[in-house]
Amino acid sequence: MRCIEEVRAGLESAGQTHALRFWAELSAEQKREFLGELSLLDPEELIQHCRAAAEAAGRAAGEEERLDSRMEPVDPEFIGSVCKSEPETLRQWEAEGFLQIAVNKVAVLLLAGGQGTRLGVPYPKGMYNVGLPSGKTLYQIQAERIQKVQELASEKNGSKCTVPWYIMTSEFTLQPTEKFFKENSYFGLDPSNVVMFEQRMIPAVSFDGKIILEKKNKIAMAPDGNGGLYRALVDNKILEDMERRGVQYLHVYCVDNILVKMADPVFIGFCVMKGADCGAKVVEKAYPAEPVGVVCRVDGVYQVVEYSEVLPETAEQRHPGGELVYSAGNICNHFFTRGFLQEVAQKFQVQLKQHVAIKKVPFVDEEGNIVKPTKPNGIKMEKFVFDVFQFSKKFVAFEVRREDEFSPLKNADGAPVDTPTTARRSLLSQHYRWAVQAGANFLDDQGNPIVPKLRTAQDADPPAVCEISPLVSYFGEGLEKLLKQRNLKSPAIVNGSFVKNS
Ligand SMILES: CC(=O)N[C@H]1[C@@H](OP(=O)(O)OP(=O)(O)OC[C@H]2O[C@@H](n3ccc(=O)[nH]c3=O)[C@H](O)[C@@H]2O)O[C@H](CO)[C@@H](O)[C@@H]1O
Repeated sequence: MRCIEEVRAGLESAGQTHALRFWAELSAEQKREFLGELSLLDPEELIQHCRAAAEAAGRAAGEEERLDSRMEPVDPEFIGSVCKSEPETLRQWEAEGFLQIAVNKVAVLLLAGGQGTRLGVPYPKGMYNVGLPSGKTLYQIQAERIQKVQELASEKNGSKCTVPWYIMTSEFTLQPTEKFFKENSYFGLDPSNVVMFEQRMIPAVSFDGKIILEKKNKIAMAPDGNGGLYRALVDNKILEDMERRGVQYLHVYCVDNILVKMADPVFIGFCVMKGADCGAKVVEKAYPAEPVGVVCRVDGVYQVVEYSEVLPETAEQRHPGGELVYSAGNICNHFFTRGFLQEVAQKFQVQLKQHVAIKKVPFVDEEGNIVKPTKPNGIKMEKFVFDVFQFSKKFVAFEVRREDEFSPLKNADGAPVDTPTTARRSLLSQHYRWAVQAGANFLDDQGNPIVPKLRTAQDADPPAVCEISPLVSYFGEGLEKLLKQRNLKSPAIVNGSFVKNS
């Protein structure tokens, strides 16, 4: 920790001495804490950060550069597809993926540093329970999928293997996440294979380029976006850890997709067999204004253009057959080789674009009162995880079925989409389909058969409730021996050889 004189001099050089205007009023304990926080700010970086934010605020007021005219869709040659490929091809990709997992070359990396403001819970999103019959949280589901994929890869290739789980957290999520994992005995995983690390926080800045004080002794800080990953990998020596473990391929994903296929062997196998260094899973966009980024090319280079960055007329463009031109919806599931991540971390990380978000940031006024602004007053700068696609030498996209792989939890119940209800429904619909395909019959309360229905409307619950533990089946496999010609009373939970009926 630096001394107060040093910190004051640094703030002075950055034009930010207002941060210390309540210093004399603080208790010894508050001074110590605040000094700790201020010591982490590098004066040179602070100058650049505040300048960039103020410039961005000027631009955001009007003349943000538009990408629309420079966009082109992904070249079909670079897209693999679960829906359009032959079963034999899919089987080959899957076998390759399982092989790489079996020889310990695959790890998963969870982006879990976000604040989940839209969902509105005061704890990390991964701890959320969407109301499944088992009461499992997103973290537990993910942990169990890792266990199962390890088990399947080991069985298929005859060698015991590990898929390390890297979890990027932030100041907001590290402690509660660690505590939650400890309290739940890491959901059966070996703690030495669960590596949590923290991304950086950066100050929120006012429109005139001044850092915002949230309290008399605290700067308003926010995580540096999920693209903060690349810096955090270096800060926390995570690439070295991967190298030590022999990890070559990473599946990076975001916390809120209840259907995420952790270390998906088909996706990994596809990317490896194509010789890709970087890849993105996509789903066909549901409708032009759907709030997902689109994977496309800009000036010939691959990137994701966020939903907020394109004009409605671009999003609405269609091919003569009626399909959307920009239909490759980003589901925040990425493939990277470790070599690519190393290159990005060493050479390109500093070049990553800063995305600007204009927000309402609570602040302390001249008199020391905490004010909750009614209008936006601050700028938060964020880097995005996919902004490294441009540095890839071989980029591929992989299209998957939405109903099988994408149902994100973004909003609280009451919102029209992406809520706990829609996430729960997606998972239970998938498990119901798997159970029926495996030969299960469902009965209602009175013991009468429920007519099977494999396709239900998106906003309708499945005809019967059946939750299948990921420890039993990773993606619908292996269920026949348990469920064929079994009569199950809804709601049912399939847990190992044990089927619990209501
Ligand atoms: C920038 C980005 O990836 N955008 C994608 C993200 O949008 P979306 O706007 O939903 O992105 P979120 O803010 O939810 O962040 C995605 C993930 O990144 C994590 N996170 C976020 C901020 C941060 O500083 N640190 C951090 O780790 C979150 O915890 C989450 O797991 O998911 C959508 C699909 O669901 C995609 O269509 C968007 O293209």
